[in-house]
Amino acid sequence: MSEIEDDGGPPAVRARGVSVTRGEAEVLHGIDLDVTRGSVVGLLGPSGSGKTTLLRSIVGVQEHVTGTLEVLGRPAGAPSLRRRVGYATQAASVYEDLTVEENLRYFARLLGADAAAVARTLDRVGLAGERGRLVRTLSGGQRGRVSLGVALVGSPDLLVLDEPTVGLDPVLREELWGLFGSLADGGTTLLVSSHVMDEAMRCDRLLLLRSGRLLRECTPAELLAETGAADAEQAFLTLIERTTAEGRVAS
Ligand SMILES: Nc1ncnc2c1ncn2[C@@H]1O[C@H](COP(=O)(O)OP(=O)(O)OP(=O)(O)O)[C@@H](O)[C@H]1O
Repeated sequence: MSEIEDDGGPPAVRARGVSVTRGEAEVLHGIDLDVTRGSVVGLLGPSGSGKTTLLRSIVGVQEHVTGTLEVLGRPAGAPSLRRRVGYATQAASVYEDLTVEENLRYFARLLGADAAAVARTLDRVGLAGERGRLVRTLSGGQRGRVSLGVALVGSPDLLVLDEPTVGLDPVLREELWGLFGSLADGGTTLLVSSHVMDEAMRCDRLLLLRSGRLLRECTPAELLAETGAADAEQAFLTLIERTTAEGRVAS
């Protein structure tokens, strides 16, 4: 998908032995991973496997993170990363009583982006025709795209998206994946979580998470080849069965 190769700089994300405790429990256990720049990387795993926790750690808003976690060569959450990392949470985080354009203008100003960035972002997320509407009058899918626009408007180097396609119809999902690919072609790194396994095939690389552990880091083609499965969902299940069986043998 992406034509931009790593130019030898630091990876977009580098994790070594990252563990996270939430409440009383450790929910991520010693994650090691590298996210190559200029690619679309899918973070996939069942509900509760730790995807949101990992993304929150990467954008620097998660407490009780141990190990080494670097983003664009700097410690996750460093102030200098604020404008270089865009984050869209699962729930649309936008102002309901502002219009679509006012939301984007507000966040653009905070990030030091200009009016051209607002206009470009409205086009990119397919909301130019809705620019004057109050966010509270929009559909769920449209709100999600405003939230994506907010994450995009500062032209971040790393865009972290937590389940951006939930609740979208197949046409919009297709359009969004097209947008992700074109952003990656322009050099942006996208880290996109999903529990919809068929979306895995749209990614350049995959991080498969299960029960707070990284099960595999591979391309979609490698995942299918390794498991001999016909689709990503089946491949993931096969991997889980194998790792469970290996665990039984080892213990
Ligand atoms: N605020 C919290 N306090 C304590 N534990 C939490 C909290 N939020 C999440 N957890 C726990 O952390 C683990 C990982 O949750 P996380 O939300 O990261 O998973 P997820 O893969 O993003 O799930 P989903 O796909 O359902 O959003 C789960 O066991 C969850 O119960």
